[in-house]
Amino acid sequence: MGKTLFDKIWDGHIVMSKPGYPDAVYINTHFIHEVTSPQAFDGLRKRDIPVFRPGKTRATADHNVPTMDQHLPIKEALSRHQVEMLTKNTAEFGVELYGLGHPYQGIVHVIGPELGITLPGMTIVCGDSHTSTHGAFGAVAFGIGTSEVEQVLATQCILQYKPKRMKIEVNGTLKNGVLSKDIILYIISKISASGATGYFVEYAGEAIRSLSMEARMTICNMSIEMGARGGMIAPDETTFAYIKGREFAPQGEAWDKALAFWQTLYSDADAQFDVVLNFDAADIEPQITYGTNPGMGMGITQHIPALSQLDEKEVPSFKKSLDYMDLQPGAPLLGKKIDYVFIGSCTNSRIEDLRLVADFVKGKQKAEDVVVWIVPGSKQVEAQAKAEGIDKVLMEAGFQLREPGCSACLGMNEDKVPAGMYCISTSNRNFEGRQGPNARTFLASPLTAAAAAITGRVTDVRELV
Ligand SMILES: CC(C)[C@H](C(=O)O)[C@@H](O)C(=O)O
Ligand code: SF4
Repeated sequence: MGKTLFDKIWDGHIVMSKPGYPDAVYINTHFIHEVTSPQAFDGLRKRDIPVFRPGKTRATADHNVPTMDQHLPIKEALSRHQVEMLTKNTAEFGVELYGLGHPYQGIVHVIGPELGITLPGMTIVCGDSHTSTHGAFGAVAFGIGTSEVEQVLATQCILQYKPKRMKIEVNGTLKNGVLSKDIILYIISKISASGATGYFVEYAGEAIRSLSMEARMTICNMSIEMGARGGMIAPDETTFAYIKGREFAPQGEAWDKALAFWQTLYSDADAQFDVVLNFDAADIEPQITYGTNPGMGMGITQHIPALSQLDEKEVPSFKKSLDYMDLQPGAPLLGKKIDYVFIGSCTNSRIEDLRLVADFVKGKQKAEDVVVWIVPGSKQVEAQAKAEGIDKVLMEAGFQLREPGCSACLGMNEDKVPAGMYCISTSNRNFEGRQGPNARTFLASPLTAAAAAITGRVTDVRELV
């Protein structure tokens, strides 16, 4: 019987396997950031052991960094401390750091791919749930906890039970104004925020194949928001073309060898998945969430479910969620006034996202009472945006182009949405308090967010293009 892509990679990395026990899996690349690494380094220090293979770990500062005046000391004491710890720990243990001021600094899930560190066939971990992003390259990539970060630093391996396999096929052609963000929000709204719990997902089908690498990353990024351990897409010509020539990508003979291996990375025709789901791209319209988990989403022209449409047992949490959002069951969202727009995060802060937004807003003006934050995912994205004149287009529209970091994706730095305000956000989580205490989040695509920036309201972008 054939093998799934996931099994090919996982099995190829097993160092030890014993029935009833987790597998010991070799890790090719380990990313770390300031939030989940301090205790791991402390652990090593206590045990008086070094990092086993320091060259296999890369560090960046992203969660706690301000996105204005990055050349100045960090104002928030806790954030400053976290970033200083990362600097100290990486220096002491010999790990490469892309800290503030470094031309490679940025959100961990943006920099790995853009530097050619993330490659097909790899096992990749990071103490961060959205590590699933790297699966877009046909890698087995997943988030781990702080004690596991210590385990990987110490051994370059991790103990893990093998997850089950799910395939999600999206066939057909996407409609105008519908982006990969809409595909993944749609899937999560259909299967719920826990619909893939316990599974590792492979996305397939012609609608997925037709996507650029950056659009594929958006999909894999949000796998975790339906409970999946990770998400992946088999590498193809699009993948290889994206990687070629990047800073740390293999070159010359090493490239040819790598390519020959990468071309074997697909699920065999007779491979068995534990679950297979099918969707039609033509059914997907621009999406928006109305609640406080990413599964509470709908097409932008639809209405929030009425209580009568729900299972009785869902009603209490649904009501709590809508209370938090100050929204009514059964109401539409189109036309709803918004206060903030955040275009950024490891889901949608890459150069293609910024290009799309700039193309759309060129010659338009943001609504007067809306604050618009555009936060590039990395220094390289920022530099590219400037080289292409995107910065000017955005500033002329009244948008703020800030410096790279996680920013308003989560309230761990200075960028917070004020209490009670509505923010339409291209990030991946709309949990209570996620963007700041009592802030209210609508998740959407960069185009839908840009449309709202112009009108000041939840808008169907298809009416403006
Ligand atoms: C802070 C970090 C551990 C966390 C994660 O694991 O995802 C963050 O990146 C997030 O998006 O909530
Ligand atoms: S951008 Fe948001 S989701 Fe991504 S790593 Fe940072 S905090 Fe997590």
